[in-house]
Amino acid sequence: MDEQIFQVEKLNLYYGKKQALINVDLTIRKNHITALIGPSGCGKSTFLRCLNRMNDVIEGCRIEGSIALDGVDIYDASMNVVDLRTKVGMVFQKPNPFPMSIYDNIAYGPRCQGIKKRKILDNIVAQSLKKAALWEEVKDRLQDSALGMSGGQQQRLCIARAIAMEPEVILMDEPTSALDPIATSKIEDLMEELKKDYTIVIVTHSMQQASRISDETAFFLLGEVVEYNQTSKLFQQPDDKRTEDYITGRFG
Ligand SMILES: Nc1ncnc2c1ncn2[C@@H]1O[C@H](COP(=O)(O)OP(=O)(O)OP(=O)(O)O)[C@@H](O)[C@H]1O
Repeated sequence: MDEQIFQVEKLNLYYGKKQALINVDLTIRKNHITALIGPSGCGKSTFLRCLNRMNDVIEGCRIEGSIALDGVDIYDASMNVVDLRTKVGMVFQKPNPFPMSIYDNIAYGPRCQGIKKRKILDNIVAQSLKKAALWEEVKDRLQDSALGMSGGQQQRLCIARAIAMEPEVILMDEPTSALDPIATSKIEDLMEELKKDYTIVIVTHSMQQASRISDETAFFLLGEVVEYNQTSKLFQQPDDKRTEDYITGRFG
């Protein structure tokens, strides 16, 4: 159960001359929830984006070091980035459903992969919505526009859309920061459920959220990982004075 899925070694990332990640070493465990915390601008989102090469599209962005997924270097020239992003899906801060029906939002990715049979697509849509705890709420209006859903429902739809691609990992960049407490709580419950099947890495500004839902937490500061520990240990007995100062609200 404690298998590693990502192994990050000596990762340095530069935006032009500015170094945004410094010597990051991190092992992410399979079927765990890993939280990335730290003050604004410390590199959490940058690090998250490295895990499915979303930084590739940023001009002037350069990385050193290595990231292995299931033992394979994802920055190797032979890596197919489309396949990588199928394996490592992403959910963003602001729910971003496509302007189309609920059904078509979920079927979009599988259709792009060449799945055309209605029965198969129906099944993928139903299963994905069930896994994202949204099926009961939308099963009678699958042809309605996704844009008519509440923010919390839209975010669960985005999670369902990621699930439809059968990923191994789901990256989440502050997935609940635009949601109210009830919708947030639903997503947190959902994450707990999803980790049985997927590995989740989440950037969060909420230390309460990190301590409620994650198994491991990495504390970033100025591009470095200051501490990476079991979440309970990091919040109760941090090893580093800077972690303690941050979690007790002395800065950030
Ligand atoms: N596309 C970019 N081009 C240049 N610099 C960038 C780019 N994206 C981020 N940075 C810089 O890299 C550093 C890390 O940013 P990043 O967004 O990863 O931090 P963060 O910890 O996720 O912040 P926040 O919590 O505010 O989202 C910051 O100094 C930021 O200004």
